[in-house]
Amino acid sequence: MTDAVRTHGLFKRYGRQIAVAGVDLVVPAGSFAGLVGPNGAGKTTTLSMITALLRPDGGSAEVDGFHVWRDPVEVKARIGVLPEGLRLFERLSGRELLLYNGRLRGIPKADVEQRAEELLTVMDLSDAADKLVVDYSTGMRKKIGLAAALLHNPSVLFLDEPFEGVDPVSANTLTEVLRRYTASGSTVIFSSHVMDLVERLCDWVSVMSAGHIVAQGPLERVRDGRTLNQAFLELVGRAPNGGEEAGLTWLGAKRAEDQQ
Ligand SMILES: Nc1ncnc2c1ncn2[C@@H]1O[C@H](COP(=O)(O)OP(=O)(O)OP(=O)(O)O)[C@@H](O)[C@H]1O
Repeated sequence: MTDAVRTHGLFKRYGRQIAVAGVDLVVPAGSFAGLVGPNGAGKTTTLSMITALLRPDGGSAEVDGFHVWRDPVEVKARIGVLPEGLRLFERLSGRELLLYNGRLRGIPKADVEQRAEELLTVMDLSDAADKLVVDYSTGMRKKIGLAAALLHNPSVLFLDEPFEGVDPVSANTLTEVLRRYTASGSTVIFSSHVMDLVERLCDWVSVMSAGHIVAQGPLERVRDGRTLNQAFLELVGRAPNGGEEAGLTWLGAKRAEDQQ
């Protein structure tokens, strides 16, 4: 089976800063894949290049076997994207936003209307469907963004921090929707800092650090008998540090003295 995503030596530099230093990312089709790494590791930059939002300086990326920069139309038809810092049409209502997105994707009107209603219900946004997006909360924005990304039934879904700002009940709903989606053979790739969540949801993990992939494969293989959090800390080379070695001896010192 063709991998859902495969990159070869993907590279991006911002001035002197190398953000992505030759990444070979692989995600098998049908995976629920997590892309993890410390702040600044290059996750967003990598996802932006794979989803044709950012042109790489070197290397290549394929989605479902299609070259992202040679066949951008084929690729864009196959993917759904919930990017970081999602920009939405603020003066549309949630329902209008979905209908507009569906029409842009060329889905027949009756189908868009039916899918939009179903997604609004599943995302628990029916009561807010006629509210303007500008008045949505952070979590509601994530949910309407995810609904818009799912509307055309993409084969590969890219999500940058999809659970950030989402309450536990809604997170559960999103999880169920995504599980159902991957069970049908579609692929989800999401970036997250929440290791418990990645461990619970994902069957495939790619770990990035300083622009490189430092581990990649089935979750069990990457964990290798450890929790994902332990594996992560060992892989990215940051041992837990109480703060003393980094200074900060003044922090809380006065209150500690008072207690003695
Ligand atoms: N537009 C930009 N201009 C300059 N430097 C950038 C730009 N975007 C990203 N970078 C740099 O590239 C590196 C990788 O950033 P990126 O946003 O891809 O990391 P990330 O893994 O997504 O981080 P986080 O977990 O904090 O979201 C960082 O050093 C960042 O400062």
